[in-house]
Amino acid sequence: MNETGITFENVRRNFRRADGREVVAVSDVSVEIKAGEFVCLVGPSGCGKTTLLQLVSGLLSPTAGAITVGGAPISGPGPDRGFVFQKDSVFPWMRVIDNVEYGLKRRGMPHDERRERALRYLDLVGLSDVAKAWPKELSGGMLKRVAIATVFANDSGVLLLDEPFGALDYVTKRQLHDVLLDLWVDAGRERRRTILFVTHDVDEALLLSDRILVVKQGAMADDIALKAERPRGVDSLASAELLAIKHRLLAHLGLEPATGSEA
Ligand SMILES: Nc1ncnc2c1ncn2[C@@H]1O[C@H](COP(=O)(O)OP(=O)(O)OP(=O)(O)O)[C@@H](O)[C@H]1O
Repeated sequence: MNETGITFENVRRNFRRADGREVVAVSDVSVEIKAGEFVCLVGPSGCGKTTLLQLVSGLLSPTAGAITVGGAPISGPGPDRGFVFQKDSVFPWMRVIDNVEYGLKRRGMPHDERRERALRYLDLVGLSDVAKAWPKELSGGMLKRVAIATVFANDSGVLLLDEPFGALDYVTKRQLHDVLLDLWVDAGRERRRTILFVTHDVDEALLLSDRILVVKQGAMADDIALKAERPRGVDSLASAELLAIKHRLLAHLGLEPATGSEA
């Protein structure tokens, strides 16, 4: 196991609701994610996807079981794991460039070095022009680009992305898929980052991932490896492999009759 592999061992997480009822958000998850893998988590609403990501982020701790990153147990949030949530990923009171630099500044990176780095990532996501703008001047898609630039600039080995593009229009979403994949592949980097990406969009999972984990009622219901070549596009989605996986996912989501392959 190298620095960015993630293991879940019999992980359970309960919550107590305001009415006193106990909810099992994650019931008994054991799974190993390899360093550099792009893994999508798919499953019905409320099945525990966000909870799994928050457990890896260190914002939540498991009720039982253990999670390790690079073999080390998680003891809270850390710069080795970056996250982008669906909402509120950008500080509205900081200019775009200061948002991208924020984590680097906190880690003590000298001004010129962090500015150069932040500008490089803003350039990679196509936002050099608005480096000095305030977030409120940007569109939803541009704000997501800022969040993506920020999380990549921080150089975390593990990225946790919780429906980052859920609210975006189709065109912007497809453009951001390319941005994200380019940054993930990042030719200048020795090792790929490990990505855990939550999505409700089955096509998005098929276009992006090496592996899809299906979560149902807090447990792993399926683990699907994707072999389709990259880059993937509409034609890939129509390939026999991805089409079969799509049917399998739709059956898991209750949108098509079970085929037996998704058991
Ligand atoms: N802080 C909390 N307090 C109480 N219950 C919670 C809390 N966070 C999550 N839950 C419950 O845990 C379960 C799993 O929630 P989670 O947000 O992980 O699901 P999800 O798969 O990400 O859902 P969605 O796809 O709708 O975002 C749900 O029943 C939810 O109500």
